[in-house]
Amino acid sequence: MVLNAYTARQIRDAEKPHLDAGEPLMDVAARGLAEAAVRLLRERAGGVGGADVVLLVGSGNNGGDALHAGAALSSRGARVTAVLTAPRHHSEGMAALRGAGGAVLDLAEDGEAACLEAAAAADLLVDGILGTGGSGGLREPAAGLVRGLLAGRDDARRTPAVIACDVPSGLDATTGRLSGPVLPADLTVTFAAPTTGLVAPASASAVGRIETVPIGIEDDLPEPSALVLEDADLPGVWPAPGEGDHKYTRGVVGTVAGSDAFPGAGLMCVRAAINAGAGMVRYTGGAALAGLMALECPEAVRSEHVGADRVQAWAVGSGATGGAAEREIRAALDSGLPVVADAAAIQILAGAAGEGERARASVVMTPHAGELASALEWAVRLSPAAGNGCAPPPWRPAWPRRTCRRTASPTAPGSRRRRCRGPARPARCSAARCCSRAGPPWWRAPASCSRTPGAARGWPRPARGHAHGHAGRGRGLSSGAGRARRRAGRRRRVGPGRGRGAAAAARDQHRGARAPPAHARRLPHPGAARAAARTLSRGSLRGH
Ligand SMILES: NC(=O)C1=CN([C@@H]2O[C@H](COP(=O)(O)OP(=O)(O)OC[C@H]3O[C@@H](n4cnc5c(N)ncnc54)[C@H](OP(=O)(O)O)[C@@H]3O)[C@@H](O)[C@H]2O)[C@@H](O)CC1
Ligand SMILES: [K+]
Repeated sequence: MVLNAYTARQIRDAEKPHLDAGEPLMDVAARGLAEAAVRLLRERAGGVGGADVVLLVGSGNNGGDALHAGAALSSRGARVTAVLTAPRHHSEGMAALRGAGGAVLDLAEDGEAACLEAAAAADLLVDGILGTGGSGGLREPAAGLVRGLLAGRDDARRTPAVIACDVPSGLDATTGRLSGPVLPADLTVTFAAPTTGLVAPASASAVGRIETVPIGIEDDLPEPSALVLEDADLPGVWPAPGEGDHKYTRGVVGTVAGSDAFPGAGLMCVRAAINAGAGMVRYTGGAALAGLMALECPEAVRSEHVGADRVQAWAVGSGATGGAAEREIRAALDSGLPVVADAAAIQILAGAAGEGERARASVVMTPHAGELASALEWAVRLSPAAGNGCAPPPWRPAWPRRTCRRTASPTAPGSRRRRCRGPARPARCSAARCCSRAGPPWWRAPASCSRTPGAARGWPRPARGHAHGHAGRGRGLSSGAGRARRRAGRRRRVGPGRGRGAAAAARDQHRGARAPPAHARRLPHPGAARAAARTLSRGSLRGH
C-alpha cells in the first residue's frame, strides 16, 4: 500500500481544530502507544506483568503521551519508572502515572548514573523526550542521558527494546536529519500518519518499524508531502507489455546522461531505462559514450540531439557535464514531456525555480538522501503557512552572493547594476534582487534581512563545504585551493561574458551555466529547494 507521509507542520495543523474542539487526542494516542508496548513486551519479555518499563520523558506533549501510556502499562502490572529529562513535564500525564503506581526519577536531582542504571535494567524503554515540537538535536541533560544509554548498549549483554513515541527524539520529524545522539528505536509508534522524517532514507536506522495509530484527524490531512511505494504496490502500477505491443507502443525513453568524463553514468541510465521496460531507449552523448554503449548496450540507439527523434519521456542529468550536455538537458526540460531529473538537471531546475519559472511538465527528481532532507526542510520553510514566524535556518543561506562594493552589503546575483542600498532602509531597498526580496518569506522579513547588522552577526556562517554552489567558489573560501578556484572562476567569467555584458554573464552563472564544484553542492541552492518544494506540493516526489 502506498504510504502517505506529511511534514510535522501538516500534522500539527490537522490536529489543531480537533484540539481546539477539546477532543482527547492524547488519550487516544497514548492508548495506541500502550497497546504497541504490550505487543512488544509479549514478544520480548514474555508479557506485561512484572516487566520493567522506563519512560524517558521530555517537557512537551510527547512526554505526556509516554506518561499516559506508562500509566496504562502500570495498571496492567508492569513496573514503570519515568525519567524526567526536563524541569517541566505534562502534569496530567504525571498525575496519571503516579495514580497508577508508577515511580519517578528526576535526571537533574537523582543524577545520570541512577537513571542509566534504571534504564539498563529495563525490558522496554519508551522514548518520549521530543516529538513533533522538537527542534535541533537533543539538548543537555537529555543528550547526555542518551549518550550514556548508547555507550551502555555496546557492552550490555541484554539491551532493552525501544519504542519511540511519535518520532525518535533528536531526529527531525520533517527532514529525518539526525542531530546529535538519537536512541535507535525497534518500533516507532506515530499518530495519524507518519511524518516525512520517518520515511526519509537518512533516518531508517533510527526509526525501526513504523506503526501508525489513528487518532481521528486523518480526514483533515492535506495532500501528502511524500509518498512511499512498497514492493507490493509496484505490480499494480507497472505497465506490462501485451501481445500486440511493440517498441513504440511501449514508449521510447530518451537519455541525456553521461559524458566523456563520466561515461558510466550514461551507461547506467540507459540500462535502467531498458530494465524498467521501455520499448526503446535513445541516448545522446559524445564519442566515448557511443563507443561504450555499442559494447555494453547495443540495443540503445544514438540520437544526434534532443528533438532529433521522437521520445515519450526523458531521463536527464546523471553524469552529464559540459555546456553541450547542459543545452541538451534544457531542451529536454523544455520539451513538455515527463522528465526524470537527476544531478545537473536538478541544479538547472533549481536555477529556473529561483527565477520564478515553473517546470513545464511532470518532473520526478531523484535527490540522494542528503538532498532529500534539505528539500524537505526547504519545503517547510517555503510553505505559505510557515510565514515570517518561521525560525531562521541553522546556517545562513547564500542568496546574497556578492557584496556591494559601495556599501559592503551583500546583494544577490544579477544585482550588479542596481546595488543594494545598505542596512539603513532594508525594507525599501530598490536593488532589483535585493537580499530582502529574494528568498522565502522569513528571509524577506526586514528583521531577518542579511543587511541588518544584528542578523548578520547573530547567524552562524555556513561551515566550509556546506555552502551551496556559487558561494563555495566565491568569498566563502579562504584556503589556497579556494583562492585558486576563485582565480579560475574569474578567468572563466571573462570568456562567456565578453561582448554580452557582466549582467548576462552573472545571469548565466546564476542559471547554472557552469556546474558548481562538487564540494559546494551539499546544501541545496535555495532555488533547488524551491523547485523541490513545488514538486513536493504537487505530490510528485517519491521518497525512498
Ligand atoms: N497536540 C496534541 O494534542 C497531540 C500531540 N501529540 C504528541 O505531542 C507531540 C508534540 O507535542 P509538543 O508540541 O508539546 O512538542 P514536544 O516535541 O513534545 O516537546 C516540545 C518541548 O520540547 C522542548 N524542546 C524543543 N526542542 C528541544 C530540544 N532540541 N531538546 C530538548 N527540548 C526541546 C521545548 O521546550 P522549549 O524549547 O520551549 O524550552 C518544548 O517545550 C507529538 O509528537 C505527539 O507525541 C499526541 O498526543 C497527539 C495529540
Ligand atoms: K520521542
